[in-house]
Amino acid sequence: MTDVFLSIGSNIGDREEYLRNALIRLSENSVIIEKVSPIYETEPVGYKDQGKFLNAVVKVKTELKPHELLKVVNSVEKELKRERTVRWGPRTIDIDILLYGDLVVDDDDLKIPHERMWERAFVLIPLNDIAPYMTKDGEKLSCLIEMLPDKEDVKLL
Ligand SMILES: Nc1nc2nc(S)n(CCO)c2c(=O)[nH]1
Repeated sequence: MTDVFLSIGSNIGDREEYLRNALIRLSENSVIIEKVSPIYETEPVGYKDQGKFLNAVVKVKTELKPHELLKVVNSVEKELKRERTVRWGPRTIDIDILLYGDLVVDDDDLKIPHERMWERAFVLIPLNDIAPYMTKDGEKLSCLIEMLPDKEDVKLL
């Protein structure tokens, strides 16, 4: 089994229900949910002209290989009607693989660690809630968060 961290987000419809549903469907597909962070309401990053997100970070265990896990993630997003219309636009559910053990993957369809995770307050703040021991290049998550300009845009639901 490998420890994996996922970021989940939704900014359309019943956002909390979509997050809940995503976890249920992951758990039905060889993904064991270990820890779920508190849920945060967050200002959209990137494409600003859209609704606020609800975000959380989840620690899971799985025997799925990275690309098998990606297939499960993509199928859960599809089942929950994620329409990939505008690339950075609104979505019912978004599931990003942040970390897969200590593995590094650099493929066209999958990059682990997630390329933008260390600069995203909507990822690092909930990640710190469930893995405060984690460091990046010796730096504690709480220190990385302090340096993020948009950390105030992440508010506990
Ligand atoms: N606050 C916030 N902004 C975002 N921009 C994108 S794209 N996404 C989707 C995740 O890559 C988000 C998100 O989940 N939360």
